Amino acid sequence: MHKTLSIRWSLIQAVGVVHSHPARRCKGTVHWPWQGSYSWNWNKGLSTTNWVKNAAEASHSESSSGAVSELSQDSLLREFAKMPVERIRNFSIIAHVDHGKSTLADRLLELTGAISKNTGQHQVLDSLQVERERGITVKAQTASIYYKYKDELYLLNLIDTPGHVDFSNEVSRSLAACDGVILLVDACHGVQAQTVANYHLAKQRNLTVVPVLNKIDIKHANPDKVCHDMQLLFGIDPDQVLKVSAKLGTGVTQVLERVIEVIPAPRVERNSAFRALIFDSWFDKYRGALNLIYVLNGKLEQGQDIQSLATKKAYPVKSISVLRPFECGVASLSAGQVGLIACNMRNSKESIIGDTIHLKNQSVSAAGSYRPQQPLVFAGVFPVDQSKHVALRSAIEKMVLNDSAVTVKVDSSPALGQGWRLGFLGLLHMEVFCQRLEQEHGAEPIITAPSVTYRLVLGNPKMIRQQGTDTMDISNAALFPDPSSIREYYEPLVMGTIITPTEYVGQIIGLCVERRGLQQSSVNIDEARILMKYVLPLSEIILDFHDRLKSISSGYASFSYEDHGYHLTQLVRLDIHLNGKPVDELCRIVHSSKATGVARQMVHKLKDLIPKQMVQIAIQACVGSKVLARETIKAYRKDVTAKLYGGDVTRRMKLLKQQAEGKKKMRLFANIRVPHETFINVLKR
Ligand SMILES: Nc1nc2c(ncn2[C@@H]2O[C@H](COP(=O)(O)OP(=O)(O)OP(=O)(O)O)[C@@H](O)[C@H]2O)c(=O)[nH]1
Repeated sequence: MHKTLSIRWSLIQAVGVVHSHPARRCKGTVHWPWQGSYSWNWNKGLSTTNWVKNAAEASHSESSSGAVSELSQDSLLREFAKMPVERIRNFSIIAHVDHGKSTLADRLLELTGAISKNTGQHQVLDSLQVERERGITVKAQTASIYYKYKDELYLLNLIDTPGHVDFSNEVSRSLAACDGVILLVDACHGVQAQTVANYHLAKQRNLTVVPVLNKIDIKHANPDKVCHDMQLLFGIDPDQVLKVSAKLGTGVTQVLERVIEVIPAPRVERNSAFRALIFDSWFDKYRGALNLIYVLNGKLEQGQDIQSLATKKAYPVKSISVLRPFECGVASLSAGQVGLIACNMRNSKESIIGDTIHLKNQSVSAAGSYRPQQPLVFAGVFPVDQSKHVALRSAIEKMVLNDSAVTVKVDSSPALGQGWRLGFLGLLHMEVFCQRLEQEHGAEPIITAPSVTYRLVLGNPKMIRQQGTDTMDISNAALFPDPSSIREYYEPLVMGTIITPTEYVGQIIGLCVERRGLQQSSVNIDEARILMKYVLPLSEIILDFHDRLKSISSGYASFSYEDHGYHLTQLVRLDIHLNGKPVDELCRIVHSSKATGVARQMVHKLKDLIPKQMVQIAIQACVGSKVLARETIKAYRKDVTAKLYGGDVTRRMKLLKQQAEGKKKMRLFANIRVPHETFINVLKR
């Protein structure tokens, strides 16, 4: 059977029906090696006939106490329809990067029979190509699973979240649809910076926390010490901490049972008008925007008309499905349940994460208790050539639908043409977004150097009148006004949390000081580790702070940060001049104390990037009229005496003199040809 299934799988991949997101995999008839097959009908939604038949074949050989593999998909779907609220649990797994969230999610899916143990596939919920290549989760993924506990069948909606600080928007978005969290901590590395940040995020939302220690199978794991740290930092009773090995599956059953015991059932109402929160969405080229919703009130049935509270637009519900973790059609969704709806939303901008949907012509209040995070890092995104502009715009729109933390504004540059200025939560977020643009939409954008948004207080009455306000937010250095019209400069700050073994403290303090950081506090977690809080300028950490921190601490220190407002600073605009002419695309806003260092770096880089030409090129980095750094690219020296065979030396000298005079003229009038790639490469990090 396995052979047949793997052939089917290869065939699906070969014909390109399968897309990278599991929930998009539903055009035509799709066969899942481990779950069976289902067929898609645009009007009727998912037919479950084949699904049921093949799911029975794929049932698991291994049955555990609460596994529901003995139940057919048909009866599970019937159970779904009549599942009372008291037997639903909605929860997320939150943790620091690499503490094992996706591995634990795999075990939970296997244990509950949602996937087979023998798929050979790891981190099933990390389905994006970028996630598999980088080995990190970047998108929160949902799976509805069933578990039998004390003879009652429970529906558990599990959300696997990313651990990296740049994707914390995914965590807060997911928590809006949850009543509790599994707080997973690596038993070797202990509590890390993102564990602290995520714990507080869950507490702010009053969610029940199920503390779990993972990787207890590793030899040098120290569960007692980590439990002690959790008690010190979060006040968690060590006796309440479950100890598991997600890799081996040890203790995973207890996790599921604890979730059922302590996480409350959703506080929702079934006997009122339908109301749901959109908490994720993505684009399917056949069905348009698909919305993942959490139903707070009432019931939604296929064929009903829904309306968006934000846009007031109405749509017919074409299909409803649950993610198990792959799409499985259902007839309705009731309060407390999480499901996916397709409703002919053709324009990706109409699907807004955090929006409330309700039945057409009914009035309800907003369900949304989720606000997207403000972007911190900005970069220009341009098509390689302008003929690709429309395709890139459509790709960006679709990607933004799937990643609501990204902001988009139209931008243009004389060197790179028409493009956009996108806002991201961090550099990794930016890299992943651009990689996804390439991998999922075939776009090849040019990304300019990332920068942050500075705030200027203007002192020039004419400018204030033009602006209508005396403050101006600026992230594009080319738009930096004349310094004489600026009264005050402000830059964004972050509150950074660093957890490190004590032996690296000296070097880390050195790094923070170099980055203009100010220490706020320092707490010993235990005799070997310390937690430090630093206020740091955002512009100093976006590029390589994290890498430097990891390298000086041999990978042991962890860092997370949150927005900490703006503070008064001193900024300058650093201009690059080529033979005396300023080049707008290359200018940057820098702190005045860093201007000389950045100036030297830039001219040095440009010297390597600009090809030699017939004239000498002077590269200068200036602040106003003051030159901070200079490099010269020597001109080609054409051998004008090559044609001379011997002869008088004065003739040779005459030719060289003529050449020198010609060059002088060229230098004066020279319009240096800077290749397009030079701009791209110098702007790129
Ligand atoms: N020895 C051991 N390794 C584990 C265990 N759980 C996870 N791992 C390993 O830890 C690494 C990270 O696991 P993931 O599940 O990807 O971690 P994650 O928290 O989902 O990572 P992000 O989503 O990127 O934050 C993988 O190499 C896993 O095989 C465990 O219980 N024991």
